Amino acid sequence: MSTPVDDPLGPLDPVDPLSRERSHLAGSRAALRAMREDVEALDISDVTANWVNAEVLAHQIDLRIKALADLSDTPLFFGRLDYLHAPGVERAEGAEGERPRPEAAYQTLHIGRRHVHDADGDPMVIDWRAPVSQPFYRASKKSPMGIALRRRFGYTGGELTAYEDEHLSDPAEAARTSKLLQQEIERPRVGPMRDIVATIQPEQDEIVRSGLGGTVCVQGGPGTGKTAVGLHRVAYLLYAHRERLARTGTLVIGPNKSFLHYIEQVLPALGELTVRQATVDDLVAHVEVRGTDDAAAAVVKGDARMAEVLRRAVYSHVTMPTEAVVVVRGSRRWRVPAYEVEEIVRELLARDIRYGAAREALPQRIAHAVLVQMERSGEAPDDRVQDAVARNSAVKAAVKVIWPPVDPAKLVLRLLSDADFLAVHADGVLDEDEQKTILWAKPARSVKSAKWSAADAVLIDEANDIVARTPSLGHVVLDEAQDLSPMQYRAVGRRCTTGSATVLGDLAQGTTPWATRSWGEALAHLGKSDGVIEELTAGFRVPTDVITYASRLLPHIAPGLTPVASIRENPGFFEVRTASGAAEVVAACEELLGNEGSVGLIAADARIPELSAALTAAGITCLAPGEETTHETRLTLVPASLAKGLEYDYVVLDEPRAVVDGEPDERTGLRRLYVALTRAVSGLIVVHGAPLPAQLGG
Ligand SMILES: Nc1ncnc2c1ncn2[C@@H]1O[C@H](COP(=O)(O)OP(=O)(O)OP(=O)(O)O)[C@@H](O)[C@H]1O
Repeated sequence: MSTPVDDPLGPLDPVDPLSRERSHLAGSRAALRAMREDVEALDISDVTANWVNAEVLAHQIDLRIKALADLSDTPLFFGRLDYLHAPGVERAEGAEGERPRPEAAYQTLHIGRRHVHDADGDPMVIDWRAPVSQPFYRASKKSPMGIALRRRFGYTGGELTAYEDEHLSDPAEAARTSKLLQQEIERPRVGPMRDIVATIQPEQDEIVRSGLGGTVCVQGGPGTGKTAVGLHRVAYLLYAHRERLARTGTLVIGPNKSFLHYIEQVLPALGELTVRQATVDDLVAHVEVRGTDDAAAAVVKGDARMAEVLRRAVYSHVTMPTEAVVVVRGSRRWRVPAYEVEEIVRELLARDIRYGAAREALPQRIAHAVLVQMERSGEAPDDRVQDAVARNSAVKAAVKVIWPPVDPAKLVLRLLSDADFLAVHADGVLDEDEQKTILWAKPARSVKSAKWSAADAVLIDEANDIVARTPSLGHVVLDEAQDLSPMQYRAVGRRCTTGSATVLGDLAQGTTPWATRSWGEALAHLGKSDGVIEELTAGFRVPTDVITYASRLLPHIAPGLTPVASIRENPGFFEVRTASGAAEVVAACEELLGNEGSVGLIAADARIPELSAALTAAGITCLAPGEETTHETRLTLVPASLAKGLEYDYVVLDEPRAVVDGEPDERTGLRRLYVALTRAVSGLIVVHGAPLPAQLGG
């Protein structure tokens, strides 16, 4: 489907553009191979003084070799920019701390997933994240950004087979939508999530390239590319601030293991191998979670007011001294009177430091008071004396009484087991009913034997942070954020206090009883009230007919949200069928398996065993969510509770009524249904025996 164009290098060159691009591809491949061989040939035996250094260096080299791999199914470049004039130095490539490269001198640049240079150091492929690459994503006929030609490449099975040109600075050429972009969006989905680096859209690019300093929150309906944008933003930030983020670390948070598994290959495909992925539960795994809360208890435990209850409970351990501290050294006794110790304690309480840090400072402060007395009496004690006094048994004994150590898990255990203890610290914060709701019916005996719930683990994490500061990362991406409780937002927020965050979510897909009502509130809980809220409304996944059907639910589940506008040209396939049993559901799956791509059978969690048995009886193998689809096994049986964030080419949605009824209240049920209805890329069959929820009607 190549669009023949004038060769930009002029009529002197007789070779056709496609073969010249192919030869540039072959040249780039060879150059990348040479770069990898250079790293592989590095001899580190002379430069490493000891084996620890050698191990560290060997590991770094190993990562570099992996990052330089040439993956046969991912094209080395996907675009090209011809600048009208060589771009200025301000657009020159060069990550923080790296040697600036001389791209500014080149007018024609090939854009790809990573930087490739030839033996002379001349660039063959420019990293998509470099400033010089930005016009590839942002330039338009209206604002050509100094670009004469933007070329997109099409690949078939790793071979460069097509190209498409836009002469952005040519007023005679009309703007048109890219066929290659459309093809990329329509490509069947098999296997894990892919990167979108060749087709990032301008409004997505703005979020991807927003600075490391600020927090960005993205509200976007199903399939608007939130996850993709979040992952690409990490890749961008790692490029632009490599050294800083290597020190401070980055983290991607997703809702569950199957989701993380689904997205785990995107960053490595972009050459980024060091980003940690976790669920919120993983972050707060201080205790083994074996219990569950009913919704009412979980709502109170997840409420931000719990932070105040915990703070009070922790600090209730501090008691004002009633006796002087008497230190005996040699033949002399030094006495710090109770009122002076109290002054020290009050001063420590007023300071913005953690409970544990203040506890460590207290003996030094008491020792300092002793030192002042020593100096007054003519002695000249030094720091060693102060340390010795701080370790004196009388000082230690006093500190133990005044500012005892607090074990966060034991503290939470007591709050949830001891009604009187809770009543004292929750007074004026939680009402009596709320207190009753969170108290365990059977008090636990020990931290080990307690049946901790996920919400309890978050409380322990909060208490932990009151005692000792949680280390902060450089950047955190929080996906499917709408399901987090305020206390969970706090847990994430304290992991990026000195860094920034990308918060991604859709208020209409919130299915927890504490689901986010407004992004402003969420950002406040996260400690990032100055975060910028952006909205994405162009849909890359769901076909028009399907998203229009699903959007009928919006007024009932999230009034005021803009419906997604599908940009897929393929209208997709959509059908609602009545059926009397599982056999018809299986038949719908078989029918859809006749197409290319993945198929998901989504059903209420309670119906999974019956459908699983029916599939087995029909001799159809199926996967669980997160397991990788292959060309042989393409059907996944998805409990509605795990469908969030996932997508399949074709979806059979079993019994919408049961999906709604599987949730504690109707609004949550309808939101769950909205999630289930919006997983399909190319086609959806809804199969139902029971009447459909009225909100879907007409
Ligand atoms: N610019 C793009 N070019 C091509 N494909 C895209 C683009 N943006 C998003 N997509 C594709 O659209 C699909 C949906 O993207 P993604 O999963 O990131 O959406 P989401 O907003 O997180 O959806 P959900 O709310 O359902 O979790 C993915 O297959 C993604 O690769």
